[in-house]
Amino acid sequence: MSSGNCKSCNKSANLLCINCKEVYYCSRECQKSDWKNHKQQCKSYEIYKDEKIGRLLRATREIKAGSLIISEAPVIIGPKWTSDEDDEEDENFFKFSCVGCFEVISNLRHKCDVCMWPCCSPDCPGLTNAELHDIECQLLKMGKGPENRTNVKSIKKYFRTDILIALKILLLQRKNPKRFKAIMEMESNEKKRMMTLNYKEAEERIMFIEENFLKPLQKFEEKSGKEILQLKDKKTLHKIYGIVESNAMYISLKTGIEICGLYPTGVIMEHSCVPNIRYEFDMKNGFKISIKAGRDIKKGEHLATSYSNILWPTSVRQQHLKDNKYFICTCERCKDPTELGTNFSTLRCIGTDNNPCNGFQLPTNPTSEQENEFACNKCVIKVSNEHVNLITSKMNEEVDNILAMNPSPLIIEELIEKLNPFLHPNHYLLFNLKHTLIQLYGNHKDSSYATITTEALKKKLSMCNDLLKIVLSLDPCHIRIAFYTCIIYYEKGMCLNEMHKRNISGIEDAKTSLEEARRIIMNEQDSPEGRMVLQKVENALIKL
Ligand SMILES: C[S@@+](CC[C@H](N)C(=O)[O-])C[C@H]1O[C@@H](n2cnc3c(N)ncnc32)[C@H](O)[C@@H]1O
Repeated sequence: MSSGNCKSCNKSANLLCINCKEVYYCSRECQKSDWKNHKQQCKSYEIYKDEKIGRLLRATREIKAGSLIISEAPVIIGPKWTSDEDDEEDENFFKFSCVGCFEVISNLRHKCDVCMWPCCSPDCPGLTNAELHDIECQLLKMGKGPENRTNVKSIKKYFRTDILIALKILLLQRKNPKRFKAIMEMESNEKKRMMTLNYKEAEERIMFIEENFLKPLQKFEEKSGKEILQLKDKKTLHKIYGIVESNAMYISLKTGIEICGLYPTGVIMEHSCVPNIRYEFDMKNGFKISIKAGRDIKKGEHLATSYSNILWPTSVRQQHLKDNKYFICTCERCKDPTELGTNFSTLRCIGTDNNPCNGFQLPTNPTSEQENEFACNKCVIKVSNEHVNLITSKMNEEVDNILAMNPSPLIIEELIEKLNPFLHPNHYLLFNLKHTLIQLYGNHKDSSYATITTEALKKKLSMCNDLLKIVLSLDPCHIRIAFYTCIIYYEKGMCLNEMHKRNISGIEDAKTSLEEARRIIMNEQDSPEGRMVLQKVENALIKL
C-alpha cells in the first residue's frame, strides 16, 4: 500500500484522496477537516466555452488514468423518449414499463393507486419516490385513460412511457424550480432540430401530452383559479425534447432495460470518437454517475466521451451524430481516411477489365458528406460516395441477415470469401463476421475443440491477432469496447490452450491472453454481460 504524509496534520498516512489520487490523509476526520482547502486543488477540470462546441470540460491539471473526476446525482431520470423498434413492430406484444421503477412488466395486474398507470407491484418503491414517479403522478391522474380498457392496442396507445421524461421535466418547474432552471439551460439545439425527423416525432408526442394531460390541467386551473404550471406551451415542450435528445445519457438497468438521465456537469462533456473518459452509474445510490479518466489526461485536454458507437465506420457515426446531436464530428479518427490505421471503411479497388488493380479505395474527405468520394491509393479510379453507400448497405443487409440466423462457421466463411474481393480485410463488415467466427471455431457442433483441425486453430489464432490490432487501435485503453476486446483475448487464450495440448504452443501464451481478458473485463462488472464473461474467463484460467 502506498503512503505519504497527512495533508492535514503531517503524520504518516495511507488514505489516498480517491478523487485526485494526489494527497494522503491519516484519517477520515483529517480528510473532512481539510476538504475546504483541498476542494479547489482536487477538482481537475473547468468549464470552458468554445465557439463551435459550446460549453465543454477542460482538464486543469494532469489526471491519472482511473481517477474519479466527477461524481454527481442526476437532475432527472426516466424511461427513454423513443420506443424500441421491436415493441413498435408487434402491436399485440404485451410489454410495458413499470411507471415506478421502469422495469418491464408483462401484465397489467398492478396499477399505481393514484394515477392508475401500470406498475410492477403496489409496493414498488419508485411509486412514492420523490425523485421518480411522485414527480408526475398527479398529472397522470388527470389523464382520460385508454379509450377501451380491455383492448391491448388501445391500452398500449395510452400508457406511453416515451412521454414520461418530458412530463417529469415539465413538472420540475413546480416540484424543484432550481433543477428545472438547470435543465432549461442545457443545450437544446433548438434551431438545428427544426423540422428534422426527431422534431416530427417529438411533435406527435407533444400533441398526445397536450390532448391527454395538459388540457385537463388547464381546465382544472381555470376552474380553481390556481396556476399549477406556468410554462406548458408547445415551444417549451419542444425545447425539453431537444434538451433530452442532445444531452440524455443511457443507463442500462440490471435486466438490460435502458432508461435515460440528465446530469448537471456530465452533460457538458463533448463528443469524440476517441474518448478519454469512462463512466458508470450507481443504481443503488439514486443513479449517481462516476466519471473517471479512461487514460492519463494532460492539462488542457478536453474531457470527451463518445455519443456514438465506435464500432461503426466513420460515415455511419457521422450520420448518427448529425441526425441526433446536430454536429459534424472532426475528431482525429473522423478526419483520418484510414480510421487510425485500421482501414475500417476501406474498399478494394477492382480496377478495370484491361487494368486490374490491387490498390485500396479510401475516402478523400470523410468529414464532408458533399465533397467526399473514394479514391484508389494506386490508380486513378474514383468512386462516388453514393455508390459506396449503396454497395456497402447491400452487403450490410446480407451480413445482418446471416448473423441473425445463428450461422455455422462454414456459412460465415463462405460469406467472408464472397465479400473479400471487394473489402479491405479490416473492413467493419468483415470485422463483424470474423468476431463471430472466432467465437464459433472450437465451440460449434461442426467445429468443436475435439474435432477442429490444427490448421483451423492456426486460422483462429491469426484472426484473433488481426482483430486485436483493430480494437486496440480504435480503443487502446478499453474505454468503450472492452467487451469486444475481452472476447478476442478470451478466444485467443482458449485457442492457445488447445494448441498447447497439441504441443504446438506454450501454456504461458494461453495464460497471458486469458489474464489480459480478465484485466479488461474487470471494469465492466456492473453489467450482467460483463459479470458473465468475467466468470467464463475465470473458469478458463482455473482449468488451465
Ligand atoms: C451533451 S451537449 C454538450 C454540452 C454543450 N456543448 C453545451 O454547451 O451545453 C451536446 C451538444 O454539444 C455540441 N457538441 C458536443 N461535442 C461536439 C463536438 N465534438 N463538435 C461539435 N459540437 C459538439 C453539440 O451541439 C451537441 O449537440
